[in-house]
Amino acid sequence: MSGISEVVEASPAVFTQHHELPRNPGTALDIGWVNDARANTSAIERRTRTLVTRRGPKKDHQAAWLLRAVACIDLTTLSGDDTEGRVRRLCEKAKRPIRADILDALGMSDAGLTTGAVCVYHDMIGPATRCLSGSGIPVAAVSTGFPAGLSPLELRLREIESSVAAGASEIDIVISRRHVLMQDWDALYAEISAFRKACGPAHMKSILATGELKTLRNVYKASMVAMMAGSDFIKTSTGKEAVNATLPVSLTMVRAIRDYHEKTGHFVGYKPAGGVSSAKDALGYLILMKEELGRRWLEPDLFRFGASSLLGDIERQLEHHVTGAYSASFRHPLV
Ligand SMILES: O=C[C@H](O)COP(=O)(O)O
Repeated sequence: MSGISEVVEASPAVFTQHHELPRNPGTALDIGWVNDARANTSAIERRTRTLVTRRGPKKDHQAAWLLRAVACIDLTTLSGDDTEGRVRRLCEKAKRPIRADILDALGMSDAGLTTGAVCVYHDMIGPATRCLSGSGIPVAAVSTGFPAGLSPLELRLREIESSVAAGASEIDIVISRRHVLMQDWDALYAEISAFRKACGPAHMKSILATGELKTLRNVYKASMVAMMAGSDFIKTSTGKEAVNATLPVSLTMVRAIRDYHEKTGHFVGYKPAGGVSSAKDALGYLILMKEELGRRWLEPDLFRFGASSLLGDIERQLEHHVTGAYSASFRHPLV
């Protein structure tokens, strides 16, 4: 088991929050670039199938990758029946995401492992910031009429400002899907630019709700406009659409991030969210990021999972790695 810390240590500053990269300042809206976008759905689906089956890490490497996945989780609760108690329990889990005996066995007790953030609705920002105070773990708030984004623009802007004032340092906004479906890129750009301005110092993750955008070409175009409008991250889904994060959508979005980076030099992060619930799923996304964007995009300032239950399965798999036996899922509660 001594190999784990070596594998993890081989990566610089594994579990720290990097924020030294300049934020994406955005660009002018380049309609020509947006309209030139193409997405070959069958090639994208083929690539995601082979990517995941051929290149999975094994044994100590797999455990090290799972610890990395933990560091990139936005540990999320977005339920109508959320309470302060549930949010406090979630925050405690964010501070100590893997059971002490498992971390001990992995030789990782002193690594300072935490999740990437805790993600809640506006009303739960207070309890979350109080519980996470001094931990260095940011609070992310979903905003702008989440999940549908259909409240008046003025209210959506005020909602962002209120959440930043309440202590959220990350804001997950939702876009108006109709702007994409109508191909109204000016309107989408104006909306996201206004959101970014309202965020001020808080980092903005733009949720595209890809399950409602009809085509991968639309997903690529919306990703590009969201980056041009100054998003710090682009994110797939709210977790409330009928189809949430998938690997083909993710490949489309990370290629947009790569194209944008190649053309402008700006870094934009990626957050698959919704339905990512198993350690195996998480490994698939990490492989995709490493293969398509490279090692730098595996740090929490450029990659997050939006997930409510993923951490439980990762802990269970890590326990299996150290003991050789699987325990029941209920032994890995999150809240
Ligand atoms: O952004 C996070 C999602 O709402 C979480 O979705 P999930 O409950 O399917 O993990």
